[in-house]
Amino acid sequence: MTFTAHIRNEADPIWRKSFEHPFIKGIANGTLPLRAFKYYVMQDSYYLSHFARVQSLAAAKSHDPETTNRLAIHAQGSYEAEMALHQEFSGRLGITLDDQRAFKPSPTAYAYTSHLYRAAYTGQIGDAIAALLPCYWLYHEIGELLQGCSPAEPIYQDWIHTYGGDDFKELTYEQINRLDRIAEQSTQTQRDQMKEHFLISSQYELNFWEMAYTLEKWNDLNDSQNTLDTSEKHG
Ligand SMILES: Cc1ncc(C[n+]2csc(CCO)c2C)c(N)n1
Repeated sequence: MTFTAHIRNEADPIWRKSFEHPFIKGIANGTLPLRAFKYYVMQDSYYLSHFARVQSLAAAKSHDPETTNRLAIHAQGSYEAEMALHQEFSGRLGITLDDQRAFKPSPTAYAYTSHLYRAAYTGQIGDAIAALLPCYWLYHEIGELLQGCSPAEPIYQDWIHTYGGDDFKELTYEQINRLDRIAEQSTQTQRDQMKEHFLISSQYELNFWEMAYTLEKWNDLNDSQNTLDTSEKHG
């Protein structure tokens, strides 16, 4: 079994929870409230801007010029393709400049991007690719899974088409093959470390749907919702 087949297997229970998450089900059948999708698009734009920077870090960590070049092209693609899509979605969803000015990354978006930086900064190129890979691979699988769906909401249809196509499949398999070549030249300890990064990213992908579905907020102790009601009798 290849290294990536092994880590994909290990992550399977977490990935299944993503496939079955109400956010994904809601995109597939068109019932996802637009408020949750708008929240997702704003947090995902933040995520993508950092994703491109981590891809660039991975490019810099390679000792092979061809790999550096390819990863730099991937970073450019994240900026040009994914961010352009988000800008278009922002217009269609009525995301205003004021919305953008008031934007704060959610706990999950902040934690996920921090995990990517940590893997890339503290590790070698394989650590960075292992952390980045679930982003490609999970979205590719979701794109394929949702291919036959035609939600009444056009923006959900367009989202599905972005990840279901062959272009995206090629990028995904390029990274899968890259990680397998790296794993062949790695020690068991390094492979265990890469698996750990992959599993943590898989968990954060699941948390990202949940974050958007629940419109996650930072806990604010001054927020009355989070303040203990001292008049309440216990026991
Ligand atoms: C949370 C989150 N995870 C993954 C993706 C998908 N994605 C982002 S960058 C990239 C690489 C190629 O452009 C892919 C597949 C996303 N949008 N948001």
